[in-house]
Formats: sequence, C-alpha cells, structure tokens
Amino acid sequence: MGTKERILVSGGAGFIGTHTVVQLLKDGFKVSVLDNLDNAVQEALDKVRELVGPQLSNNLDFHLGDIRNLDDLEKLFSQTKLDAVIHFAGLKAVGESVANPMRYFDNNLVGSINLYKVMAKYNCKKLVFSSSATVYGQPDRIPCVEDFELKAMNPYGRTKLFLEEIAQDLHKADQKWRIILLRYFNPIGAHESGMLGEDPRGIPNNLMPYITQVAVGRLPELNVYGHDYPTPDGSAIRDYIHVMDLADGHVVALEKLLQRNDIGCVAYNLGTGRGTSVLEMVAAFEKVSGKKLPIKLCPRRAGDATAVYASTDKAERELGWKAKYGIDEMCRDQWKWASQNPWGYQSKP
Ligand SMILES: NC(=O)c1ccc[n+]([C@@H]2O[C@H](COP(=O)([O-])OP(=O)(O)OC[C@H]3O[C@@H](n4cnc5c(N)ncnc54)[C@H](O)[C@@H]3O)[C@@H](O)[C@H]2O)c1
Ligand SMILES: O=c1ccn([C@@H]2O[C@H](COP(=O)(O)OP(=O)(O)O[C@H]3O[C@H](CO)[C@H](O)[C@H](O)[C@H]3O)[C@@H](O)[C@H]2O)c(=O)[nH]1
Repeated sequence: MGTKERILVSGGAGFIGTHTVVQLLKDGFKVSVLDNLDNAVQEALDKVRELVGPQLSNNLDFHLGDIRNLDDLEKLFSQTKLDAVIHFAGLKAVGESVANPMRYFDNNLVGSINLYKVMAKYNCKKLVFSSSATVYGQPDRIPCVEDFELKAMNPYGRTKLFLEEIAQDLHKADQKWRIILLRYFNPIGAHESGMLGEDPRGIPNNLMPYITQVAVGRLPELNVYGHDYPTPDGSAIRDYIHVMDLADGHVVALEKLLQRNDIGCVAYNLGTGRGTSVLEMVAAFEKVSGKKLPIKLCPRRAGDATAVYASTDKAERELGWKAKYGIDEMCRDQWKWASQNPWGYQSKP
C-alpha cells in the first residue's frame, strides 16, 4: 500500500488521539502529531509506534507544541505540507471549566482560532473537529438528532458550541473549507492489544476511568451519582462508544473530506444509539473483570442529564459508519488495558 496524505493530528498523544493515529497509520496516512503534553505522555506515542511496527512508524512524527502559540503552529506548517487536520487538542473536564472558565476559553477557543488562522494561511482547509454530545445540553427528546437545537450547560460545553459555530462561519465565508464536526457520546474502552488506553491525571471525573481505578485498587469505591432518576434502575443513562469505533469514525470522515468537494460544514453523532445505565455498566465491568466493585449510592451530580443517547442514522447513511462494539467488548478492552497497566503509561509513583 502506498502512503497517502499527511494529516496533522492536534492532541494526538491523548486518549482518542493515540487510538486514531494507530488507525490512520495502518490505513497508510502520514501523521504529524502536535501536542503540548498537558494531559498526555510521550510513552503513549512510543506504544503507538510499537503497535504499528517500525515501517509505519516512519510515517509518524511528533512535535511538542501548543495550539495557543502561533510560533509553534507556524514552525510546523512552514516546514511540513499538511493536507488535512484532525483537531483533538483541548481541555475536557466539565467541573474544572466551571471553576476556571478562562483556562477553557483560552485553550479551546483561542487555541483553535490560532490553528484555523494558520491552516488558512497555508491553504490547508480540511478539518475534522472533536465536538461532543455536550452540545445537546439536557435534550428534551432522545435519541439526539444532529439538527436539534444546541445549548451549552457549562464553559466546556460553550467552547464546543462556539467552535461548531465558528466552523460554520468559516465555511460560509470561504467555501474552500471542508469541515466535519464529530459529536462524540461517551468514549470508553481501549485498544484491543491492551497497550493503549485512557490515562487521566489525578482523580478521574468520568465513570469508566473511575470504575477502572476502583477495580485495580487505586480508589476504594465508586460513587454512583443518582439512584432516583426516572430510569429502570434509577441510575443515569449514557451512550458509551468503544474508542476504536470512534477512531474508525475519524478515518471514514477524513476519507470523505479528502475525496469530496461538497462537504460544507456538517455535524455527525458518533455513538452506538444504545443507552446503558451506570449500574448496568458496573455489572458489565464486574462480569468481565471478575472483580466486585464496592459502590456508594450518592445524590445526583449537578448538571447531569437523565438519559442521553445518539441517533446514528446520519453517520450510517452519509459516512457509511456504524459502531461495531457493544458494552461487553468495551469493558473487556478497558479491563485488559487496566489490568496490564494499572498505573497507566508510567510505573507506580
Ligand atoms: N473523552 C471524552 O469523553 C470526550 C467526549 C467528547 C469530546 N471530546 C473531545 O475530544 C478531544 C480529545 O479528547 P480526549 O478524551 O482524547 O482527551 P485527552 O486529554 O486525552 O486528549 C487531548 C490532548 O490534547 C492535548 N492538548 C490540550 N491542550 C493543548 C494545547 N493547547 N496545545 C496542544 N495540545 C493540547 C493534551 O495534552 C492531550 O494529549 C477533546 O477536544 C475533547 O474535548 C472528548
Ligand atoms: O464517579 C462517577 C462518574 C460518573 N458517574 C455517572 O456516570 C454517568 C456518566 O458520567 P461521565 O462523567 O463519564 O460522562 P458525562 O456523560 O457526564 O460527560 C462526558 O460526556 C459528555 C458527552 O456526552 C461530554 O463530552 C463530557 O465532556 C464528558 O465528560 C453520569 O450519570 C455520572 O453521574 C458516576 O456515577 N460516578
């Protein structure tokens, strides 16, 4: 297989980034990763290289840099011809964004605007952007359909909403832009090898990393936030999606972006279309890991929705993409990663 275009993957050392880079390299793309390692470590990219082997690793280069710094972007774009960008770089902790909104506006908004300026300057106008189901706010109806009205519930969500609108405006002003906005639901799981996975810094905010750390003994028990929701078991429902399905969704979106000139600026949900409750997730994880997870039933977490899941029709119809994996495979691969790497990419501190 000959090599294809060179793709800039911003935030490519992070959770979704590393899994996507593996699939891009396997598909024959050349990849330049730009990451400031704010929430990632170099070791993650070493694992990517190990996974794809020495030959495909020649198609991967890493640039330590920050999208908030125009010089870092200029340096990269002036030295390398980039054909398209998958833009993952950003901060994603909802609670932190409430406490420190400026950090989120600076990193996610200013950083992305810088990136788009430099992309335009170097005539690289093909973009896949990491959006989020957070743009649906507390949806009035489920499943969430792409043309629902959007709203932000917190500063993190506001950055995603603004960045979707900024992308629409960019395209309106200059039709050379081709932009795909991917709204991820709840990405979990890990590469099936157990070599790559999510490695959050500090105490995890999200359900699956928290469950994992309880299972390996790093945390004593899981707080289940809310057991009085109007759902069958009283816990909240989300649409969890295997990170490898998500990675494949990026590859198909990118292929479409490169092949078609009638993309415009368009949003797709990436989810499975199925909802799973917190307690169902605990049970599924206990089954694959053989571990009993101590849980504590707690009050609802502020700002949480009762039930959120995706309509996947548009992605199926227009991208030809559909998630392959279910909850059991997500838990299996999550456990493989966690049991092989209980302290993530680095050894026990
Ligand atoms: N994981 C989720 O639940 C989820 C859901 C919806 C959307 N998203 C979005 O997907 C993207 C990737 O998420 P992830 O889960 O892989 O997170 P992650 O934190 O693992 O990855 C983000 C990467 O971006 C890097 N980064 C952050 N700020 C940067 C900057 N200014 N310059 C350069 N690099 C920077 C970090 O070091 C990290 O490697 C984010 O934009 C996130 O908002 C994630
Ligand atoms: O320790 C925990 C952590 C979470 N939960 C519950 O598990 C469910 C899922 O919570 P997550 O924090 O894993 O995910 P969210 O759906 O709240 O949010 C995530 O997915 C959203 C998209 O749907 C946004 O992208 C957001 O940024 C991202 O954190 C929620 O009901 C939450 O209350 C617990 O019970 N205990």
